Amino acid sequence: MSKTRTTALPKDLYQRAFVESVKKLDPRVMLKNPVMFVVEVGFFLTLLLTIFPDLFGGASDRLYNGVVSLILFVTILFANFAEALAEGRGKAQAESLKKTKQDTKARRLAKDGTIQIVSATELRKGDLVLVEAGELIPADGEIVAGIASVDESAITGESAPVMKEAGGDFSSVTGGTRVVSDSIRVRVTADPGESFLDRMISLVEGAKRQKTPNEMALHTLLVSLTLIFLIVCTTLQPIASYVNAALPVATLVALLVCLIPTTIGGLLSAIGIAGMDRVTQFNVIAMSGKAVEASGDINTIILDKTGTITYGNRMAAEFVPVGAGTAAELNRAAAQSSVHDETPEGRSIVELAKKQGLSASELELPGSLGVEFRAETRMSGTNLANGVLIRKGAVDAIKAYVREQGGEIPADLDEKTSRIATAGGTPLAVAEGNVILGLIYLKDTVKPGMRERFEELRRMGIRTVMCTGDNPLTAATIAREAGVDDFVAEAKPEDKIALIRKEQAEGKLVAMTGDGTNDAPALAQADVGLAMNSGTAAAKEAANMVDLDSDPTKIIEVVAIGKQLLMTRGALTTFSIANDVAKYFAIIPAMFMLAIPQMNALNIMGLATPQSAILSALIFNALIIPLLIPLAMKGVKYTPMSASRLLSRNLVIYGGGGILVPFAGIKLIDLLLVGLNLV
Ligand SMILES: Nc1ncnc2c1ncn2[C@@H]1O[C@H](COP(=O)(O)OP(=O)(O)OP(=O)(O)O)[C@@H](O)[C@H]1O
Ligand SMILES: [K+]
Ligand SMILES: [Mg+2]
Repeated sequence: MSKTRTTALPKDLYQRAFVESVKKLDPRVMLKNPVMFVVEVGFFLTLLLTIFPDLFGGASDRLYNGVVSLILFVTILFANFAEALAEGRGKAQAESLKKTKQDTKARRLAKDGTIQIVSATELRKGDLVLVEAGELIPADGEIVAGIASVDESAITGESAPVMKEAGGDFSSVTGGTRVVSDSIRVRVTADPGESFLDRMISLVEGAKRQKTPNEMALHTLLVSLTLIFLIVCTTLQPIASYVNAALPVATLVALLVCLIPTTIGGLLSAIGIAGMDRVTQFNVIAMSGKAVEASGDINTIILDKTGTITYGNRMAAEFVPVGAGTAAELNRAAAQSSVHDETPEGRSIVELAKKQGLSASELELPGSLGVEFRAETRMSGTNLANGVLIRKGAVDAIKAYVREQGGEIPADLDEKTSRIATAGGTPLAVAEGNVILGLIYLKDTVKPGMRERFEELRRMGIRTVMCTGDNPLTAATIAREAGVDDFVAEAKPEDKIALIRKEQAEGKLVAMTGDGTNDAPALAQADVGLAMNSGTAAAKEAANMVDLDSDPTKIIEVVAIGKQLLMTRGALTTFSIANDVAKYFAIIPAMFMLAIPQMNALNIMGLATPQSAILSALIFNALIIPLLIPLAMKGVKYTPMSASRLLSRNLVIYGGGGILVPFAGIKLIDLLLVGLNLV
């Protein structure tokens, strides 16, 4: 099975990016990037002066104008190329995803039970379809009946099939994936054009890309700087004529372009696109750049327990009678409470009871009614035809329920509950009427490597909180085993939201990972909501990121990429602005050398002639863009350390480098120009 995460051949990628960067020269496109737009205006101006050297009166040097014009043109192309290159990978990926979108036939179940063969594009939300082994699932949906192994490689790139089953947190299926064995009945949850695959395509294509808040702020700064330098350069002319220095228009344009932040202006959008792309390479689909950016500033991460920290296939391992309840009674009641329970927990309870010798006749309950499990009640059960109510659920929930019915709590319940919980298991109490018969021991396993991963988050300065519907003892055991900083037990969906709101009210940015429908509201409330691809459609809908590998600790990579994204922007902005120092020393003396010979004292770089100084600065200004493309695409290296240390380290590297590098670069270009007899 092939991975979809293919990328176009590098050569092809560069060719396409080149074509795109020429197309982007359209001034209407350039206008979106004011810094580079100013460069383009400068290019047209100097081009005009090359054709009509005396356009503004007084003959100017045609060749000089032409050379300045050419360098400006190349500068714009370099900036466009950076953006096109960053976009290229996503476009290639979108194309390969589109290939997996094929029109399939679906077997739709009509209300009267008949089966109609229809095209997948005719399916609408709410339709029921049958899918059997070997067939493609025609649309996104939720399994309402059956269990199947599904090959999701078309979406996730992972070739091992995954089990999907009705009920619980593993019930959602994605259109375009293939059923490998068994058959399922699926309720369609997305209309055509709104499927997960459609959303994924438009995301990697960048079709709906919008500027993120951080980009907007930076954008405003860059525009302000450009305006300031525009004013400075236009007022230079009258000052110059006052000291009798004739400033050629091309020189003023060159000065302006050197001073405005073209480096960061040319690379800004490439940095953002590349950041999104890096997240995608980790098999995480980010719904917006804003989400990736926010993850760089996360203070707290809230994780669901079951299915997130643990594998989530909670299986009944043991029945533990309490009070006057006998093993046989508990066995029967536990199974009867689960006959209608389609969750993996429910089915495993029936399995265990049968294994322990329960006869099949005890499970035939004509006229009985199922009470579905809900995260709010944390109970499920069966209403028997004879009026007896059987319930199972979280121990505190069942205790409250039994007390309400005037029942007694068996003396040994708490002690036996603790035994299961301290072992990390989930205890479910079983009640028939108002009598608690015993406990079901549900076993689950903490995923390997959790402790190391949470340790890494701690080094990043991020607090981890496990939030579970389970009881405090189980929660404490699992929390200790996994190594999270804190936990909240017996949490209902609204408690998860309340916890997130509380953290946010303290000014913290909160990430949440989860997989269940009960996690959906919290995933939506969090600044970064990372849903597991294995999770329910509701969870994936509410989240702003989906991990295709369903690995909750992937949030670490996402946080690192977010931090890298913010740091890369900051570093290149610092570098871009620090560059101006060297350019001042190159250009200002050159401009005034003829009129004010003393200015030559400022020519500390010993540049050959005024013209070579200006051209060297301008050439450096152009070349630095492609030289920094690899850094913009790969991102500044991130190692977990405190924010203030990171900041001062980056200031030294990129601020210091930004001042020193252009001195060397401009001098080198000047020597080259002289050596080649070009000036
Ligand atoms: N099928 C079920 N029938 C009855 N009770 C259940 C069932 N499944 C779970 N419970 C009980 O409800 C509690 C909450 O379950 P739920 O799956 O909603 O947890 P959660 O809030 O998603 O947290 P986590 O997934 O971290 O455990 C469980 O701890 C368990 O006690
Ligand atoms: K510049
Ligand atoms: Mg859950």
